Amino acid sequence: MLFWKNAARLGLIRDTAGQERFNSITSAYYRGAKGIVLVYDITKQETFEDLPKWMKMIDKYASEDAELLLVGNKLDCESDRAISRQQAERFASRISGMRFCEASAKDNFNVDEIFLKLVDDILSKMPLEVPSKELSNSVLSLQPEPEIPPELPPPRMRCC
Ligand SMILES: Nc1nc2c(ncn2[C@@H]2O[C@H](COP(=O)(O)OP(=O)(O)OP(=O)(O)O)[C@@H](O)[C@H]2O)c(=O)[nH]1
Repeated sequence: MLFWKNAARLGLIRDTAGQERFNSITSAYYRGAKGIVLVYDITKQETFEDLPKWMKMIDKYASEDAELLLVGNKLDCESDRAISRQQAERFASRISGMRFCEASAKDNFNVDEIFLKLVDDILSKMPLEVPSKELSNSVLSLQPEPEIPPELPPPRMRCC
């Protein structure tokens, strides 16, 4: 958890606010995102009904190749469940490339797995490119080290 908190602090992970009034800030968050996690609350119908609204934002602002993951949170509240797993699976299956899983932030269930899988999927899409500048630097560093002449003994102190 600490790792993800630090990643968020560094701006590698951003948490957008769910409220409408923050939509203008949120749109900026989508640009350049390599992966997007859409979280709804399995006990709250309205959070699931909001998903098409978030998908519209994603279609409008996010890159087409951003990884998409739908997460049903609060799995620890199974007795209050309002959205079935099947309903969410159906929603995700209609969106190209969208994965789905359920989690509990409270119990720390599937939290690491979600982010690790997302990072893995993002990295597997990235070409294994070494920027040419870095490459030339590494070639230079592979040159044999110049030979250092053996250290000369310090000049003897002359005494009177
Ligand atoms: N039982 C339970 N409660 C949770 C879980 N995750 C979050 N909560 C609670 O749900 C409430 C809302 O959590 P937030 O993290 O603020 O939700 P959010 O989606 O970021 O809300 P927005 O700021 O509107 O986007 C808080 O009271 C949390 O403590 C969970 O997995 N289980």
